[in-house]
Amino acid sequence: MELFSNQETSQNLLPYDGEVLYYGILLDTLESEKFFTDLLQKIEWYHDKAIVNGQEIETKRKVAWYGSREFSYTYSGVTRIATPWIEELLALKQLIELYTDSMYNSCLLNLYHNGEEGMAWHSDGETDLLENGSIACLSLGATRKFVFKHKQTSEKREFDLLNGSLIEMKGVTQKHWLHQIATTKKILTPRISLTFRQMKV
Ligand SMILES: O=C(O)CCC(=O)C(=O)O
Ligand SMILES: [Fe+2]
Repeated sequence: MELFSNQETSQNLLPYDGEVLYYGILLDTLESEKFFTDLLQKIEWYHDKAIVNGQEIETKRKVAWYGSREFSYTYSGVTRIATPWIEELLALKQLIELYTDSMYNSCLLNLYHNGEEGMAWHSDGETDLLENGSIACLSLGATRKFVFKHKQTSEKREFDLLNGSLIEMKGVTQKHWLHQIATTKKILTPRISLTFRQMKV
């Protein structure tokens, strides 16, 4: 692991109305693989629920919710209570805090089994999150496309989320931009994302 702050080399990937900073690759292939395998085994994964055309469905993607306190997180009418940190998540949290120079008290993890599982357009403006706070997203496994779309202009920006890389969304990004993980039939291997968040306390 590279234990120094990389902030000078991060760049804003958005043209206006927010900041999405790309920090590059923090973990080498071996480290990423080790974390991927450990997290796959140790995390308490479950299928998320979503409302599609008025019907409640279970997403194929799995999620998990961890935190420093028993934060509750309500999504589509289902409330989850954060599970206490495990060693691997604490190690990654510490590393990411060094890079982004922000502190996180919770993490929503996503497990996409293959390219056919994605995440629809949304922004993470939940009322329980610190306003204009930071969300830091570490990627493990298959490369997936992260797409941003401006809510007024519909302008798009697209980035590859590489194995072991870190991206941060902050400032007014969630107010002005939607984001999605695009689906594709071309990717047959899994990806885990760790989205470290700042809940209001
Ligand atoms: O999987 C990702 O990289 C991002 C997922 C996301 O947007 C979210 O968890 O809110
Ligand atoms: Fe998101």
